[in-house]
Amino acid sequence: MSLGSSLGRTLGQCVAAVGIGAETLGSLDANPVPADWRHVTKVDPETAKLLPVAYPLYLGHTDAVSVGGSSDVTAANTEETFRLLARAPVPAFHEPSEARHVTEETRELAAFLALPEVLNGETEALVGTLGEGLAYLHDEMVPALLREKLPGPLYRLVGDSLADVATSWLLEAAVFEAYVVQNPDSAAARRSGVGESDVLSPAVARERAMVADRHLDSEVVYVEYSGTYGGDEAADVLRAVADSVNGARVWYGGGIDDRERAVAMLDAGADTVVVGDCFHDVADEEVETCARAVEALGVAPSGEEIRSWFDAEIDPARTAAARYLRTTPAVDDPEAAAEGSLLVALALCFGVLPAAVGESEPSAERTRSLLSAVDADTADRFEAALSAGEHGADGDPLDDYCARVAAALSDADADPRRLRHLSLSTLSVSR
Ligand SMILES: CC(C)=CCC/C(C)=C/CC/C(C)=C/CC/C(C)=C/COP(=O)(O)OP(=O)(O)O
Ligand SMILES: O=P(O)(O)OC[C@@H](O)CO
Repeated sequence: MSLGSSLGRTLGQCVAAVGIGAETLGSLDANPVPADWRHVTKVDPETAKLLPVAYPLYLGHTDAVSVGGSSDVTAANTEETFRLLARAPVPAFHEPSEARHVTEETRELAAFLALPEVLNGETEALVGTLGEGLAYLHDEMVPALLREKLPGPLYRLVGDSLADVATSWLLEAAVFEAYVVQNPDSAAARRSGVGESDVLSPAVARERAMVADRHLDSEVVYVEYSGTYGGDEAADVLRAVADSVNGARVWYGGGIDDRERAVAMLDAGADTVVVGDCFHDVADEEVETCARAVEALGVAPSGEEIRSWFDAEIDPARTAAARYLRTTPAVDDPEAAAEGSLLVALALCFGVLPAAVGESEPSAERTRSLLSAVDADTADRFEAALSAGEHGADGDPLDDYCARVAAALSDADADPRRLRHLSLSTLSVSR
């Protein structure tokens, strides 16, 4: 070895050692997942799980949206979910449970890819699915993309090497979520081969988290009780895990449906709580509330009539909307926020409904006047949230959004614009 290369190597080792020291001491944070995210909302693209029509408002209170689920997810319902979430005021990232859910469109719309790797499941869930996913990217998705973008002769010349580079780049830009799956009775557990005997004690969870953090370089260690609240047992696991990791973020998910539970998991050491089902409940409640209101008020009530009906019939504190908003410690008055958001849902429903039943032309103006009549402050926040997300053309974001809501309300199955994910898509109104 020459003097030059030996010196270079020694210097490299020193730099690496300083890097490791700095990371251990906490002064260098190379993790691209923000440390200050406290609350992530998980949106399942499965068609039975809907997005509230007032989602741009609700999602203004969360730090980011994770798109993914273990059952009945397809590339098509994932793409539709991302198209809708382009109007959300916070980043939406993609957590695929299968590589084929990653398409050119989801890649463009997602803030980043978050790949699950299960620390206490079958080998298949740690490296098997990932290997298949990488082969799919390298052999199918990336070459298809390059064939589309490059002229034929150039593709034949450099296509293979570019596919190598692009696959490495995609993986480099992805983050890894190292799951500890603790609820054997969940779709996530079935998907990852986790049974009763695989549930980890705090001490073993700590050891696996150390492997994820120091050896696998996973950006997130995710304590997952999907569908059920982990309580004291989860708090013990979180304390053990949070104590042992240097660079990884610690996330908790499962059964968070009120403030106490969210705060308990954050206090036990989670950097972030992930809320799933409780958000989809808001969408189901919107459908029920709108159906009751249509039944009582017909298809074209005034803003004042909507407001009086709401005040007489709905106790905001007891709604699913308030339950979801209470999971976000940053929301000062969840009941007031729930009231405003439900009124916005009603105004959107009644703003678009006359056109959907063929009684008038679609009109953002009608929706805008209903919005300001039911709750002017929340209506302003709603329009601001819509403007903060991406929307079509240069025109009026509300106009664009009303067209989406109308597409959700459309009952023509053949209509290619039909949206299946917005709550109002399941509202049944005679036309
Ligand atoms: C490389 C590319 C493009 C893709 C890789 C795709 C991979 C690695 C997928 C991993 C799939 C896997 C092992 C999933 C485990 C199950 C799990 C932890 C899922 C996350 O939970 P949710 O799917 O949100 O759970 P619920 O549906 O129960 O809410
Ligand atoms: O649906 P819930 O129980 O809130 O769980 C959220 C998330 O951890 C699922 O991966």
